[in-house]
Amino acid sequence: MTIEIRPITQGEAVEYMRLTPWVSGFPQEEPEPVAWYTGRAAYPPLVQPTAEQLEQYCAGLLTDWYRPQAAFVDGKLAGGSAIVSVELTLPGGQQVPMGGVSWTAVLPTYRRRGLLRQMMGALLDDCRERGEFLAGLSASEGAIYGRYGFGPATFQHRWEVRRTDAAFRTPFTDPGRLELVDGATAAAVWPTLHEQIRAIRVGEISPSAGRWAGLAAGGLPADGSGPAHHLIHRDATGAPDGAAIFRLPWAPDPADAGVLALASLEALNPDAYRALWGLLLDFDLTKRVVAARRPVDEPLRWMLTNPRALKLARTRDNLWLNILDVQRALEARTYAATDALVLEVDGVSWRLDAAPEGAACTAAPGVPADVSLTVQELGSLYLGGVRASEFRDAGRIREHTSGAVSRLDALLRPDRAPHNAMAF
Ligand SMILES: CC(=O)SCCNC(=O)CCNC(=O)[C@H](O)C(C)(C)COP(=O)(O)OP(=O)(O)OC[C@H]1O[C@@H](n2cnc3c(N)ncnc32)[C@H](O)[C@@H]1OP(=O)(O)O
Repeated sequence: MTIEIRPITQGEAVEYMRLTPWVSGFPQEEPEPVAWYTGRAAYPPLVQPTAEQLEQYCAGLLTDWYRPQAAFVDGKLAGGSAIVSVELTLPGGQQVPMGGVSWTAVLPTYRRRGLLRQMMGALLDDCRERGEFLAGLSASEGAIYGRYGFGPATFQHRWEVRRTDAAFRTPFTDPGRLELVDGATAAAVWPTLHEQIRAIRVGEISPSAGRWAGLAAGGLPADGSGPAHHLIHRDATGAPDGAAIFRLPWAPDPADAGVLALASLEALNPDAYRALWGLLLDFDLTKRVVAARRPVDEPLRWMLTNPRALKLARTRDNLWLNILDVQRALEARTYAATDALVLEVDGVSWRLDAAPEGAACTAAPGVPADVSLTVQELGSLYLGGVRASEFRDAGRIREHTSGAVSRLDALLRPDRAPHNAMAF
């Protein structure tokens, strides 16, 4: 068996696309929000793309944004993956390039022969050659990607709230206004709103190419979830400062009727956030709101008279991070305190001089480490979404200097949990 790993040519694009989850089908452990209530798996392909659609899609496939690698076994295309070029927002606000591993699949008849391992080597080499010191992915299964150095760094909640349980603690007078708009208007608002959000939200990711195109097009999804409804909030000057997308899915079972399924909600300030939820939680003819891919520290819970009304249905890891260059990564973010620690990462010692203004990280060979860890734990810690003390107590981080793990936590402590609503 001869295995060759290389980028595809334009002439191989259709064959490559056929093995990606988009075309080959992808049993999904976390279906789209509306699918929980309509009972169908709302992940593409709901219907197989036609040959013409595939050709159209492949025409624009090979770009600087989408960097595929494929595995050929004895000349036959048997596996594929890609790096998408995105940016990640770090503590301190810097938006740095990140290689996003995506669209990975190996044909079922070629699995467990090391094709992913070899493709991953090529993908991560590509990131290093381009100077990307971070790679990220969202994992189809939790046991696969740790071996390559990826650790879960952001998390999401799925929750629901019954309309009758949702009362706000305090009355609210909106200084701005809400507007239901069509898809074209929403498509004009979301890109700017998302740019404003990702400038201030640690963990947020730049949008994929064409991310907003579908909003203007509208159309009915084949899963019975009904049309998207677009809600915009404008501040007192009329500038958009929040938006939500929701659906009112049809349900065959009366027990599932009356659901408002939230697809997205972003707000730049507490007024917009309160106004959007105020309308969505008290929407006539609905019984409950279900929301997926929400931040793990959703402020809404604390705005309700009964914080238990917001029922957590699921926590899910979202972005997995791989630190490809420890020195550059540790210098690229800012820290919540001023301190110096020696971290041994995969056997290499680094002295980190960290402060709210920034940091210096220098090689410290032979210097006794305060804390030892691997790049996998560092990936999880990097944005502040997991505490070092959790890893210490799980036996995954070793503390050589008493109190060093608490000091590391004090450095990495985030204002808000890192969160990315954008996927790639
Ligand atoms: C980032 C994303 O794109 S997520 C989407 C991932 N895609 C899918 O899940 C689609 C369905 N699955 C597949 O196509 C394949 O099984 C893949 C891509 C997950 C793995 O491809 P393979 O070529 O079979 O993996 P490969 O043989 O290189 O295995 C590499 C290692 O991962 C392990 N591994 C592979 N798949 C799994 C799995 N599902 N669960 C646990 N371990 C796994 C292997 O045992 C091997 O371990 P080792 O290095 O200790 O020997």
